[in-house]
Amino acid sequence: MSTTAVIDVEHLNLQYGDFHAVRDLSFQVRRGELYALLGTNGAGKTSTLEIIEGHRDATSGTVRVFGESPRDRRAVRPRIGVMLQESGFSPDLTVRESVGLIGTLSGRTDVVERVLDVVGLTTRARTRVAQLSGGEKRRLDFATAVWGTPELVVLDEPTTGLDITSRDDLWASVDRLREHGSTVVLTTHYLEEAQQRADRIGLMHQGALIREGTVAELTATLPASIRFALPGTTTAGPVQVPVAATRQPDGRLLVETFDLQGDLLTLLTWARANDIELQQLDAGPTRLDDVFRAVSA
Ligand SMILES: Nc1ncnc2c1ncn2[C@@H]1O[C@H](COP(=O)(O)OP(=O)(O)OP(=O)(O)O)[C@@H](O)[C@H]1O
Repeated sequence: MSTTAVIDVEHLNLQYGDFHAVRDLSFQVRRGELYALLGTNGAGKTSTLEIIEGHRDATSGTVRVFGESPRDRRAVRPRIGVMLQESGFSPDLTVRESVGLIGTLSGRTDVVERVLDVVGLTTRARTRVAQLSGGEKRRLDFATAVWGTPELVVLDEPTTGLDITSRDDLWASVDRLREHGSTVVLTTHYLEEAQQRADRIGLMHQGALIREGTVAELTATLPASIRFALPGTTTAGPVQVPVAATRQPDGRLLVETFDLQGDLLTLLTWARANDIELQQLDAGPTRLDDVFRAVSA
């Protein structure tokens, strides 16, 4: 991956009247990267993407896409495939006609049959948009990002409303776009999808970017946890275990640690030596969900 910035956002502000929706936002997306912009409802993710896509003007600050202003549509637009939260295809067009229209508008070349196949709508090609299910409409929206394998793909909540198989299919198609060198920027509320796939994550809250980094960098800021129950100790009282633990409302004990492996070894060694069974044991690193909750609390 080269370090060239495909997207460069500097001190971006967006106001809707008196309401400050995006506040002094700066981030870069490098060529070939998958960057996930995550955040609470109303954090300003879609507004930010709309400015990057050239659909909305910033109140202040600078946004460059491929080094150009996204408002320079002739220079930038053919190089971007955008999957909006709702594309608003005409309900009277068939799926095939809609995909053809995407092709005409995109300025890129591709083949309708190929794109129908990639988004899994070949058997629905003659169906009118009005008759598609919610998930099928979402797959048609995805065709806008797939057509012509754009250099930059912007996906706004791409998997919302998709069943698990369709989600897997969509991610497989995203993987193929990336194999062809596409840079991907997305928003999602499915944090595990970002955790599995994002090279870097920007976490927004109330218009501002409050954390940024790889999953490992973000989760390193919070302790990992070990949870277990000891036989016969479900009531309150001092707990005799070799690592600091607090009792949870469900009666289990919680160890929060920045040394997961060491503390787990200490605990298991102690349990073995004292012939104690650690019941309902689970241990794991901090998840993105925990970072997200800590940030939005
Ligand atoms: N056209 C508009 N006019 C006025 N306020 C708007 C407009 N569009 C968005 N907002 C407000 O700006 C804030 C940011 O909205 P935005 O859609 O960017 O958030 P988001 O992070 O994408 O949220 P979600 O995760 O809920 O989709 C919200 O409080 C929203 O109500």
